[in-house]
Parts: sequence; C-alpha cells; structure tokens
Amino acid sequence: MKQVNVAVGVILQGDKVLLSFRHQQQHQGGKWEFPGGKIEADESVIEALARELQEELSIVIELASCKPLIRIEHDYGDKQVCLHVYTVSRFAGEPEGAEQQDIRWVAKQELVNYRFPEANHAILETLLAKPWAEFS
Ligand SMILES: Nc1nc2c([nH]c(=O)n2[C@H]2C[C@H](O)[C@@H](COP(=O)(O)OP(=O)(O)OP(=O)(O)O)O2)c(=O)[nH]1
Ligand SMILES: [Mg+2]
Repeated sequence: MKQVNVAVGVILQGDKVLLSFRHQQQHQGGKWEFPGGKIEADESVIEALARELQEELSIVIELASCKPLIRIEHDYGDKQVCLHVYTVSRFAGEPEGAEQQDIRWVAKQELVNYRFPEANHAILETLLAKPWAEFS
C-alpha cells in the first residue's frame, strides 16, 4: 500500500497549542489532530504546511518560524501515513475553523484529556518532554 505524506503543524502560542477536530467522515475522524494535510507532488513539506494551515485555519504562517519536530511513519491498516511534524511559532491572522471544524487552544497539562489518532502519541511524547519555549 502506498504511504501518504502529511505535513502537520504544532502551532505554539505561549503555553498553549492549537488542536483541530477531525470530522467524523474523515480518516481517523472524531479525534483531535494537529492541523495539516497531504503534501502534493510539487510541494515541499513547509509549502504544504503553509497551504494547509491557510485552508484549514485561515492563517498565514511565518516560514522561518517552522522547525522540524519529528517524523512518524504509521500503519493504520487501512492507510499508511508518514507525518512530517513541524512546530510553528509565528503566524498572521486569527485561527478559525475554516472547514467548519472545532478548534481549540489547549494547555500542556490539558492534552491528556483529548483523544488523538494513534500516530500522534509519539508527537505528544516529544512535546511533553521539553519546555515549549525551547521549540520556538
Ligand atoms: N492533519 C493531521 N493528520 C493526521 C494527524 N495524525 C494522523 O494520524 N493524521 C493522518 C490522518 C489522515 O490519514 C492523514 C492526514 O490527512 P488529512 O485528512 O489531514 O489530509 P487533508 O487535509 O489533505 O484532507 P483531505 O482533503 O484528504 O480530506 O494523516 C494529525 O495530527 N494531523
Ligand atoms: Mg487536514
């Protein structure tokens, strides 16, 4: 089965991170995610990330503020994904659920209360291991 490359943004503002709720009918629907989406053939990861975050949240990210966090390969059985995860610390605009999805700024200690896709556990581990100021 072909692996799908996905650009994922961990958007940090102070002590909070932005989560977005996946619609029920999407793959891994009904769970919270870090916003992002599929990388198209002609795009770099950062270009895809910027496009997806504009489409999904109506924000314009500052490319120089994006730092690679972790790359995760995961097999869901019905789909194989490779998540290219970047932290994003600066952007223009106020995030909104541009695809009618719920979004939420969540503090570190509250992340345990959210249900994520299986592949995200490695992201959360990495994110919880350091003070967030060190990512920006
Ligand atoms: N965006 C995002 N996708 C994730 C995360 N964790 C995870 O397993 N995924 C998986 C779910 C999907 O199979 C894939 C991303 O697909 P997507 O639905 O966001 O792609 P897209 O925005 O291009 O959406 P679409 O047009 O195909 O609906 O990666 C995550 O934290 N964020
Ligand atoms: Mg998406």
